[in-house]
Formats: sequence, structure tokens, C-alpha cells
Amino acid sequence: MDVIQFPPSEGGRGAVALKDIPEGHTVFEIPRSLVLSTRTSTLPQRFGGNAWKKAMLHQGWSGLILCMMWEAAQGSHSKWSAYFDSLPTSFDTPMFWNDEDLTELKGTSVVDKLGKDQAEKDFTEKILPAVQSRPDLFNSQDIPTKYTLETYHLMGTRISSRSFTLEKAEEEVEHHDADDPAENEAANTSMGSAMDVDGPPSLDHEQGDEHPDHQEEEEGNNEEEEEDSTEVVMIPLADILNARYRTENVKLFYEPNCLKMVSTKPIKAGEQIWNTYGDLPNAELLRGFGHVDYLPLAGTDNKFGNPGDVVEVRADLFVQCALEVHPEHVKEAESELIERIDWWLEEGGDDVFVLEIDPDSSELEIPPPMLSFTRLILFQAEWERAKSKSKPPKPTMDMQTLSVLVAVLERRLQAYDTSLEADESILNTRLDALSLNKRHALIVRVGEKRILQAYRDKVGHLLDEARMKEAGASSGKSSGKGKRQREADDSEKDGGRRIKRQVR
Ligand SMILES: C[S@@+](CC[C@H](N)C(=O)[O-])C[C@H]1O[C@@H](n2cnc3c(N)ncnc32)[C@H](O)[C@@H]1O
Repeated sequence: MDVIQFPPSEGGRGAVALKDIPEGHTVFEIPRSLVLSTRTSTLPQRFGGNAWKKAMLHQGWSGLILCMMWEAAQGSHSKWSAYFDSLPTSFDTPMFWNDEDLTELKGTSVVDKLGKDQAEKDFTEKILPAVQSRPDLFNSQDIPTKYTLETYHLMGTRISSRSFTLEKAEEEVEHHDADDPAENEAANTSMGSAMDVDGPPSLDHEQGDEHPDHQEEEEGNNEEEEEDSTEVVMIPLADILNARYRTENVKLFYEPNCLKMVSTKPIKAGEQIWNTYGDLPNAELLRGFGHVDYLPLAGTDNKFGNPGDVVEVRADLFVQCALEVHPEHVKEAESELIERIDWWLEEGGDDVFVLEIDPDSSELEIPPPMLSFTRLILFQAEWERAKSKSKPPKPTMDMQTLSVLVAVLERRLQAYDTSLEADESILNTRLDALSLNKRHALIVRVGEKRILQAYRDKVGHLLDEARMKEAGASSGKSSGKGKRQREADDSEKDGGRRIKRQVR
């Protein structure tokens, strides 16, 4: 293989096969000693294990970022000096966008997760104090130039766009059979460990998150906590591979002393060698890597986008819409609704629902937990039942639930400043005239809106059907109410107090 410059749409610099490569061939091997991590850099030992933990550098990416800053500051004395010289020094990730470009992302899930403030807080509260506390390790003259917020963001983005998540070595030796290639597949061969540790945004969404594990850091203050068996590492050369949706032709496997990039299918001479970053949706690709996948979409009339796109819809929007659409059902006081939400979360329910279009069948599936959660909020009887059975409500598509879903999808579509039609028209006529950031933002928006619109149409259709069925049922029966109506009446009879103000 060689490393060459591909067109930007093909990933820019990447690896090319110089000969035909058969499937199962080791394209290259990297000795473990060249992997850059908090265990191979000597900084944590020099700093002292306890001091490192006290400075909270053992959790999240801060420790690795500091190691990278320190190794880079050592210049040619660092083992990774040539590696640093080869790394990009600028990125197209939204972390580095100006405010005008960022407004183009309004409504997308990138905004909530950016976490610039949190990154700055970590830099000020963890990195700087650690650096200032050890003049023997961090030359004071270097601080204003090599331990800056800018360098922190640069190293953080190098991690988000090029890191791998590996099982820690002891774990491998203990638990893996080194002769079984399937066992030796790197714990996660996708880069951008962002997705691996990314928790759903919290319901109140007070803070975003540049590096997803900040959330983990905040929650994981307990030193007794079990140590994570995986680690985020930088692997020179392995990170030179680009990726595109379902294009991968190699995979990273590990052995006790080395990591091997092995072909998963035959690669012809002249073809690019592609890794996978996990076939992420465009919002995540843009946030972590600074690019998007823009490919022909199967089953469409010449449309382009990322078949792996998804839309995230926060659970609090369901609460808001349930209160608005069915105040007659949701009469419970704020404290009771919060109790229901807490119960849902304690039972392991998500606070974000993910909508996607099946890339193979183009089918839409309304996530059952979304229906279940809506019913939990809507119906007192469902809440009582759920509590007593320790089981969330059945994901039934009744009229009331569907009407909340329609309201949610419409509201979610309104979170963007522009309509799908307006965006698609720019996409079809002026895409190339836009700056790179604006083009990326437009592609992310359109991908999300197409999914929302498709679900809006589907749920609207189901609601019409449910209404017709309900109308037919009530006109066919002179007496007796439908089960749903009875449920609604029950809820009325519960005499819940009027909501004083909306739950967050
Ligand atoms: C792991 S690195 C791959 C090597 C990188 N091209 C380089 O020059 O170092 C990931 C970065 O490559 C670029 N990249 C990878 N795949 C791409 C694609 N399909 N389209 C555009 N850019 C891509 C993005 O800039 C991303 O942040």
C-alpha cells in the first residue's frame, strides 16, 4: 500500500492498494509499543498515579489529551514526534466553526452535543491546574504556547477523528483466545470512540458535550468505581484510513504484541483501503470527524445523502406535546409527571428516541419505547399498571398516543430555521456554491428532516386510520364505550390536579 492524496470527496489523504490484495491479508502491523495512550506515554507515571487520579485525569479524554500535549511539547525527544508531524493541524468539525456557520446547524443534534463550554471548563479546571502544579514536567515558558485551549481542542479533535477503542491488554490476555481471529477483532474497529461512549443527552440538556465522556467523568467521580476495561488510543498509520458508509475493506485485529489491519474482502490495485468509523449518521460524522457521507440513496429518485442517518428526538418534547395536545388526559401535577419520568429512566428507558429509515428496506419503524413512554405520560391507568408490574406500558398505537407523536414530529421539524423544501431546493441547485461548512450543515439538516417528514407522514396516516376506526366503532355501537375512551374517562375521574406549569 501507499499513502496518497485522494479527492476531498474520497477523504483526502488515504491509503491505496499498490497490488491486488486478497481477503484475509495483513495489510500492515503496528507494534503495541507505538500505540499512543495514557499507558504508553511516560507522563502519567512521572506525574504520579495518585496525583493523576486526584486531578481527574484518569477519566475521559483529558488524560490522553494532556499526554498528547506533553509528548508534542517534547518535540523530537518524543517517540511520537514523527507521528505528530504527520497529523492534521486544522479541522472542519463544528467545534471550530464561527457563530454564523453554527446557526446553520440549528435544530440538528450536533448543537446539543457540541459541548464547547464543557471542554473549556475541563481545560481550565483540570488541565491548566495540573500543568501549573508541576514546573518540573511542564516548562513554564511552554505554557502560553503549548498548553493552550486551542491545543486542547486540536488534540481533542485528533482523538475524536482518529482514535480507536481497544480492550486493555491484561483483559485480552485473560479473556481472549489469541488464535481465534474473531476473538481478536479490536474491541471497536471504528474510530471516533465518540459514539462508543456517547450517552444520550440528558433530559434537561443543560450542557452539551464536546467529548462524549465528559458526562461519564462527571458521573464517575467515585474513585472506587470499577475501572473501564477499554481504553481510547491513537494508532499511527491505522488512522490514515478513510471511511465511507458500507465501504470498508479492512478491519483492525489485535494480538498481544501488535495490531493488524487485515483485508475483509479482496482489494484491487489502485483502490482505496477503507476502514469503518461505524457507519455513523452525518450529524455524528460532522461532529467528530468534520465530514459527511453524501451518497446515492437506494430506492429514491436520484437523491443523495447518508443511508445511516438518524434523527434524535428528546423525550421531554413528548411530555410537552402530551400536555398540550391532551390536557384532558395529563392532569397530573408536575411532581407526579417527574415521578413517572424518573421511573422510566430508572427502569433503563432512554431520554432520547432515535428515528431511522431502514437502509435496506426503506421501512420506518416507530420505536416501541417512544409509544410506551408517551402512554406512560398520557394515561394515569398506564402509569399505575406500569408501577405495579414494573413494566413499561405496551407500545399501543391508539389515537391519543398517535396525535401526540404527530405533534412531536411537527414540533421537531419546526426546530430548524428552514423547511425541507427550501433546503432541498438549495441542495439541488446551489450546493457547490456554498462554503464547506454551510454545505455540510445543509446535508446534515436535510438528512434529519427527510426522516422526520417521512415519520410525520406515516404517523399522520396511522392517526387518520385510527380516527376512522374509532368513528366506525362508536357509530356502530349505540351503548358502551371503547376501551380507550373508558381509559380516558378513568383518567378524568382520577381528578388529577391541573398542571400549573409545564414539566421541562
Ligand atoms: C482517521 S482520519 C483519515 C485520514 C485523513 N484523511 C488524513 O489525512 O489524515 C479521518 C479524517 O479523514 C477525513 N475523511 C475520512 N473519510 C472521509 C470521507 N469519506 N469523506 C471526506 N473526508 C473523510 C476526515 O477529515 C476525517 O476527520
